[in-house]
Amino acid sequence: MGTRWRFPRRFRIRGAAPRRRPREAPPDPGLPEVILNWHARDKELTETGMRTIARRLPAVIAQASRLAWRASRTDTLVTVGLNLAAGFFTAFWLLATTGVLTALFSSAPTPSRVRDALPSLALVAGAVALRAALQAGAGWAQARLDPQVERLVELRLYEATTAVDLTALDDSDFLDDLKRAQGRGLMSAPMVVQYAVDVLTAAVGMIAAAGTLGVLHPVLLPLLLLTAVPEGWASVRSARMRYLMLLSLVGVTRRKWILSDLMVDRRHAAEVRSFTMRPFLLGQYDRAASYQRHVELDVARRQTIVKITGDLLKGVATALVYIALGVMLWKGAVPLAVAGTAVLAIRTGQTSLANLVFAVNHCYEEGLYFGDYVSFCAAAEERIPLRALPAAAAPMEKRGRLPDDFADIVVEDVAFTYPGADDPSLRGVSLHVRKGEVVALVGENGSGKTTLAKIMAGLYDPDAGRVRWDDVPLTTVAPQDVWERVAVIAQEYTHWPMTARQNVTMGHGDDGTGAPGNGDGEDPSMLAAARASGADEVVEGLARGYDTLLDRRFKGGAELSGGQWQRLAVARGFFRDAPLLICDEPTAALDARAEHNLFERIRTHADGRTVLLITHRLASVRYADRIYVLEHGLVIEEGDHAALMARGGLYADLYSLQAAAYGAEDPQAAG
Ligand SMILES: Nc1ncnc2c1ncn2[C@@H]1O[C@H](COP(=O)(O)OP(=O)(O)OP(=O)(O)O)[C@@H](O)[C@H]1O
Repeated sequence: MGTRWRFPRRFRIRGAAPRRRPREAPPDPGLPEVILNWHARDKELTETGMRTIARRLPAVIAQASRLAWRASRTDTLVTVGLNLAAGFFTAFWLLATTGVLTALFSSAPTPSRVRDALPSLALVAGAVALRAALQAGAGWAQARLDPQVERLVELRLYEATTAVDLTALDDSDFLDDLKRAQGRGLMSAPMVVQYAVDVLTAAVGMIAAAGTLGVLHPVLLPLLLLTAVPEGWASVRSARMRYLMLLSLVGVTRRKWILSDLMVDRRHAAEVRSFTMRPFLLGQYDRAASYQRHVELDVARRQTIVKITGDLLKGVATALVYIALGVMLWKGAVPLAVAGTAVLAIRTGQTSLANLVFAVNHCYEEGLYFGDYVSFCAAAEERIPLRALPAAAAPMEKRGRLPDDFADIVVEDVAFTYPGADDPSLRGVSLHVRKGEVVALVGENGSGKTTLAKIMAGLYDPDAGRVRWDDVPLTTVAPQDVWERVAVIAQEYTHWPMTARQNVTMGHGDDGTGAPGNGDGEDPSMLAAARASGADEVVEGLARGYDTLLDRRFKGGAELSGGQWQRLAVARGFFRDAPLLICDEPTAALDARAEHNLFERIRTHADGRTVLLITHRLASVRYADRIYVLEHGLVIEEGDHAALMARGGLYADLYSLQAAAYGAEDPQAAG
């Protein structure tokens, strides 16, 4: 930390135009790609010239207009209408100024000159006041558009991500696009609308000033454009310098993000201390921050030089314009009053032009990121299964109707490979579950148990084979129908950052509006589920009972142990009034007593449900009606405990290993 930082020559930004390929900071192998996604468009931006911008800008503005229109027609119309009207009054006051100046520069005595100027002066004052009012109104309508646009784009994204086929979320390309759309893409939506309106506003102001000049004298119009060139040049050059800088900082910014996350997140706090990692992390952060500071200061210096050059050139151009104006005045080509108005119009036009260049630059940049968002949403919507859409939106030839309960669930020759995986996870699995049975899936890690359970729960569609509830294949019914009839206690469950009550009742008649519990008495079925899972003991220890927020990041929030969280997850599964209960390693974090109670409950069919049980605790599957043993995605053994032990295969091996671990002291373990 103490050594002096030396700014590496090779990372200096040489200028706006990338004559050489821009150098990137050294990559950080193995680190997340978040920042790369964030800056995904930088390279494209560095290679973009004014011609490309001009060619593509209309499409960007059209896209922004469609978005604003869908967000709020009224506010869009008001914004555009008021801006156009304000432009009209800009031209009007400029022209009215000629009347004032003509009266003031006449040869009459001063009092009568002032008197003559008064009507035009009143017109100027009225036009200026009206223009200000119109601009304020346009600003208000534009400010109202922002949150409406944000809501629209966020809803579209989250509606798609919560409905896409689960395989989409296993697809790394899809996840990359999602990150980009969710981060920079979402942010760009209100900005692209805002800059599109700014482009319009500045263009209208510019046209008003140019039109006025054209009316005053045709030669004045090209003079205005002459003063605009240096400003436009400086602005585009400066923006491209910024893009190059961002590009060169990708690696460093990424490292800084990761380091800052490690230093502030409470998940890492204990390890940061116990492994005395503080000086290391701070040192690394300081190194990255110093480098970034040097790059940014270097660019700031260059940008200042460009700005000064632009201003100097603009000064020269403006001087040339005024000289030309003087010559025209001298030669009698324009009267003095017109020359006075021309000066005003040139100044107004210059300001609008500077705003126009700025807005065009930014509108184009944000448009690129917004394009990422739009194409991601379209791709995600393609990946929503037709069956998941309401019948009216997606009429299918033959929609099945799932029975409310079932007599049999049959899995026939099911095969499945995760997207991008080399090997199939299931290679032709068949099994059946009758109503009221407890059926167990066992097998070593990675044998395909969870995958099979997910297919049976309607979360994935098999690549081959099918799953039927009685005669109805799951792929012919709306997935929601399946999910409503299945309760899953998953191996990896979510610690919902909500109240204890919501953690149990989640998704069951809860529309997310946060309606509190019924105060005097809790829902009896929730209490029963909590009792059955041992979650009632967890809640008793919480300061506000079922109303306690289970998230330490919020004031008054509580944190639970791993086993306590699992009890809540089990309660959530029991609470759902579903005929099929899938328990995937439901006891991994439970203490011995809670585990025993849970398995007892499952053994007695958990209140008449049919249970599919996945567990490595083989002592608990002895009572299952049937046990399927999986290996490498295939069922290799099937039968009840006694039959499988007698067979002497994989099940018998695994069971004997566990039983031996408990030794002869456990009379039950011998089977
Ligand atoms: N989302 C995924 N994407 C790609 N491959 C996956 C995914 N989930 C699981 N797999 C692979 O599928 C195979 C079966 O995994 P699965 O989770 O079904 O096994 P399991 O029998 O439940 O294992 P465990 O006993 O460890 O829970 C494994 O090889 C695993 O690597």
